[in-house]
Order: sequence, then structure tokens, then C-alpha cells
Amino acid sequence: MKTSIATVCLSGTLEEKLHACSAAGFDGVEIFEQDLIVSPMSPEEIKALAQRLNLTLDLYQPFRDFEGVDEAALTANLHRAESKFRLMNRLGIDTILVCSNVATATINDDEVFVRQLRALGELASKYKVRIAYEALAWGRYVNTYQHSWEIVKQVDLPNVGLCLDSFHILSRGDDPADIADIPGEKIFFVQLADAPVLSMDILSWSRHYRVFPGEGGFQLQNFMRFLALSGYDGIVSLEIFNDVFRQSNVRRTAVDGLRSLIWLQDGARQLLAEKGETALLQMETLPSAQRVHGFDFAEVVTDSPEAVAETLAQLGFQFFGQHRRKPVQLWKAGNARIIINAKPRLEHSTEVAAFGIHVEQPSTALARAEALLAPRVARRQLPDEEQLAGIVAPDKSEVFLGSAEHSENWEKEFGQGTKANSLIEDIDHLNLAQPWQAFDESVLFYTSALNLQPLPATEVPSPMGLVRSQVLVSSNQNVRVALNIVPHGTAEERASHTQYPEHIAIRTHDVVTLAKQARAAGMQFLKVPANYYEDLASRFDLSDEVLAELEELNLLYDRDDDGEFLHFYTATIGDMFFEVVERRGGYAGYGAPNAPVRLAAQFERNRFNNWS
Ligand SMILES: O=C(O)c1ccc(O)c(O)c1
Ligand SMILES: [Mg+2]
Repeated sequence: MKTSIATVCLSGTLEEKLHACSAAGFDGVEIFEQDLIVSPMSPEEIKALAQRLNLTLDLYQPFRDFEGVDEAALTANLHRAESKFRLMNRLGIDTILVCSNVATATINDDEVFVRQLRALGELASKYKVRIAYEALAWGRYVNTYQHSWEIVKQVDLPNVGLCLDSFHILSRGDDPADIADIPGEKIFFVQLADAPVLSMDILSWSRHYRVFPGEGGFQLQNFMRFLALSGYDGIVSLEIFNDVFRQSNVRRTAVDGLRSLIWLQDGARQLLAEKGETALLQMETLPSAQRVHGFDFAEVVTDSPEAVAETLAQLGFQFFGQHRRKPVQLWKAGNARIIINAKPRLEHSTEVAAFGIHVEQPSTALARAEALLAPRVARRQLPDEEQLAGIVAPDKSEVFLGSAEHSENWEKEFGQGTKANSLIEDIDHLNLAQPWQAFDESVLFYTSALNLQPLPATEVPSPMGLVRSQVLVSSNQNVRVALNIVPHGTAEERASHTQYPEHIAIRTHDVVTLAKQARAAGMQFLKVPANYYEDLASRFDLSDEVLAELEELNLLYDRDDDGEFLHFYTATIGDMFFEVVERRGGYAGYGAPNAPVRLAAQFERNRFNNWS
């Protein structure tokens, strides 16, 4: 399958966009008219640059508001079209996208649409141009692909066909199944976009919130299945109007886009195979997704290793050993391993910089991640050290993929620590701060390259702004990662790295005893305001004794139909802190109602240095 991307998806100049698409590995691009108009390059120079970059120019778009108009407007529209056909000849582009009329159509009559599009097709044929007619979801009279197909059928010209855009079809809740009945050769172009499920007017949704496949809520594998069943064997392109992508690093966005198409092909191909269906469209096969078993370790990289070690000790972790060559310590409790690395990446910072997970076949998982364009962690490794391979996530977190056997081996590099009894069971989840530009990219990265599944996204109010939050979990629930967009913050907050601390959450079966022990060991808790406990008393039938104990220990509480959740937070160290959680019954959440309380309390702490 040939891959393409519309220049409108990307930031920068047309020249930068072409370079980025080529570097990412796209086969071609759609030239968005606005990008050409504002470019200092001549059409001939654009054509030559694309050739040099080994990119085909697949589509010129959009041509708007053509059909359903009176005769005078038709003459003007044909004149406008002819100048674009000449331009396309200079660019060497053979297909133009014609959107269904949204603004100037006054005649609601299929016969008129057919007659006028036939005139356009006849004119285009003189320039060897093909017309790809696209029903926009908000088209005045033509707004479904079934309707645009009826019209194209009646136009009955070899150079007039359809452009199908998943957004226009799925945003309306239309069933893509009828695509399978359209002859593939009459589909001239295919644009894919995903989008978060929002309830808002479709035009605004389309122009600002589209995302790459796998980053939203549309069933695009199913869309691809029906497309493949039509016999379509052409280009599949990305057309994403997204406010963030248009101001993000162009090269990263291009890679993110191609990753989405690689991932989608593999999923759609599998879907066809499961249903015993065959198709002409060749779709990529990825190394299989590997079952995720659980956390291996989490690594804190810090300029304050003593402070991190002190907190871990207060929580009941045991010092296991010092790495035989590196300024790195291993701390353990139950199955939880935490590495303290005293080589901060940023000055004066303490952050969750890496984590490891156990997967079924690490080498296959790595090969899959690499096929999905994930960069490998660059590591210096001596011959007598365990070979641990990792990939770099969009937020620069390093994610290592190993097995339980790997862990036994790398642990030995830290000596022979003893196994002590602990109230702690394991790492429960990680909460990682994401740069605002990388959020959608991260969601796709973690789902596609790491085989985690996204839960519905949420927003958490905080004094710094709304924090967008997305939890990703392994199918056995052992690995849970919450991604949160860091609020932009003031320059001062950004400089002090305090606007959104990350955390490692540890699971225990007895949070009350653990909290008491930590308190006795002198640990600083995040202080929870009294108002919170009054509200708890109103929401749940908790006894006075239980409420008093929760308040005394700064414990937070939540309950749902499946069980209960009790947790507390430590003071922040640099840009991170620890959380300790106890899950009772089948509670599978994260205490979402308590997250705003935590963020506000941390904000107070930053402002007033107010610790319990
Ligand atoms: O929003 C638009 O105008 C627009 C233009 C061209 C497209 O291909 C499209 O899907 C939408
Ligand atoms: Mg489109």
C-alpha cells in the first residue's frame, strides 16, 4: 500500500514539510493549496524537490464549492478549475480533490450536480487530470459517501471518481460497510483521520480535533476492511487538521503519522484474516504484539539521590545494592524494584526517567516497536552486563523490554541483597508528565509499540489548569501508565520544573499500617485539607473512627461497585513523588475524584512550602 500525507497536517514551510515526509518514509504527499500559495517556490521547483526527495505528489486539494450553482457561477467555477488544472500540470499532479459544495450551492438536484461535474470532468480530461469528489460531512446537499457515489456513477466518466475520507463518514455515525460495494477503481483517493469522540458541530470537530489513526475513537480498522473489500489498491493518505500538530515539530509529527499508518495496516490485515476475507490492497505485517506480564522496575534519575533513598526507606523499601560500576542503586520491596540513578538529565531535577516491563518475547516486542519507528535507547553496555534493550517514548521516557530472567541477571550487577518481608506488593502504576505537543503521539506510541490499551480519557481540574489524562493498561492490568499533559505554567514554574510532578505508585495490602510505619519513620506526607474529609463523610457511610484515621494519616478514599481504594502521597522531591495505594475487592481505578485534591495540595505546597 502506498502511503501519503496532506501537507496541512504539518507545521513549517512547504519545503520543511516535504523534507520531513521524505525523512519519515512516506511515499508521497497531498499538496494543500494554501501551502503552495504561500510558498516562495515555483510549482516547477516544488515538483523537482519532491522528485529529489523521492516523494510522489499524489493530490492537489481542495477545490471548493463547484456544483449545484447557476449557469453564471458554473462558468466562473470552470474558469477557476482550468487555472488549477494548468497549475497541476506544472506540478505533475494528476488528481484534484473536489469537495462537495458547502457554501454556494443553490440548486438541490442530482441531475444538476451530475451535469456540472461531467462538464468539469470533460474539461479536466484535456489536462489529463482526474477528479476525486469528496462528500464533506457538512456539505450543503451532498454530505454522505453514498450520495457522492450515486453522482459519480451517473457522471460516468473515466476521470471522475470518489475521494473517501474516514472523518466525513465516521463523524456522522455512517456505516462504512457500503464502501465494499463501490468498485475499487472508482475510488480515486482515500484520506484517513481519527478523532476523539466529542459532541460538537462537525465542522469545528473536523478542522481542529482530527488525530492520526489510533489516537482517537474511530473504528478505522473496520473502515480499512471495507475499503480493501472494494478492491481498492491505491494510495492511503492522512489528512489531519489539528491545532497542536500544526505547531509541533514537523519531523516528529511526520513520524507519528507514518507510525499510525503502519499500525493500522497491520490491524486491518489481521481483521481481514480473522474474517477469512482477501483483498488486493497489500498491508504491512508487524511482528506480533507481545503479552505484557508486569513491571520490571522504575528508574528515578535525580540530583538528590539521598532524598529519594530516604523516602523509599521510610516507605519500607530495602537497599539492595549499588551497581558495580555506575552511580546507580537498586531498592526493593515485594516485587517492586526502584532504581535511583544519580546522573540527572536536567539540572536540579528528579524525574521518573525510565521503566522496564516484562513481556512474553522481548526480542519480538522490540522488533515490533522498531517497525513502528520507535527509536532504540542508546546504551553503553559492557560485555559482562545484562543486555537490556529499550525504546524511547515521545516524552523521552526510556522503556525497557525484558523477561523475568533478564531481571535476575541485571539484579546481580547490584550484588546480593537480601529479600525482606514487606507490606509492599509491587509497582501499581506510573504517572508520567507529557509535553503538550506529544500527548496524542504518546497514546499511539504506548498502544502500538507497547501493547497497552487506552481507557477513556479524562480531565482533572487543578490550580494550574485542566490536566488532560489518559490511562493505558496491559490486558492483565499489571502494567498501568497514566499520561498527563503538563499545564503550560508560568516561565518561573517551568524553570523550576514544579508545574506537574510525576509519580510512581506502589501497591500494598495494608495501607493503614504502612502509613503509620512511614509516619513513625519521619516521612513527610502530602497534607490533605479538612474540607476533603467533610466531603467524604457526606458521600460515603464511613464511621467516625475510620474518617478520623484517614484524616490523621492523610489518606484518601474512593469506592465504586467493585471495591474500595485507599491511598496517600509523599512530599514531592524535585519533579516527582510516590503514592502508595491499596486496592480492596476489584477496584480497578485510580481514585480519580481525589486527583484534583492532590493537585491543589501540591500547588499549595509549591507556593507556601506547607508540609504536614
Ligand atoms: O474542512 C475542509 O474544508 C476540508 C477540505 C478538504 C478535505 O479533504 C476535507 O476533508 C475537509
Ligand atoms: Mg478530506
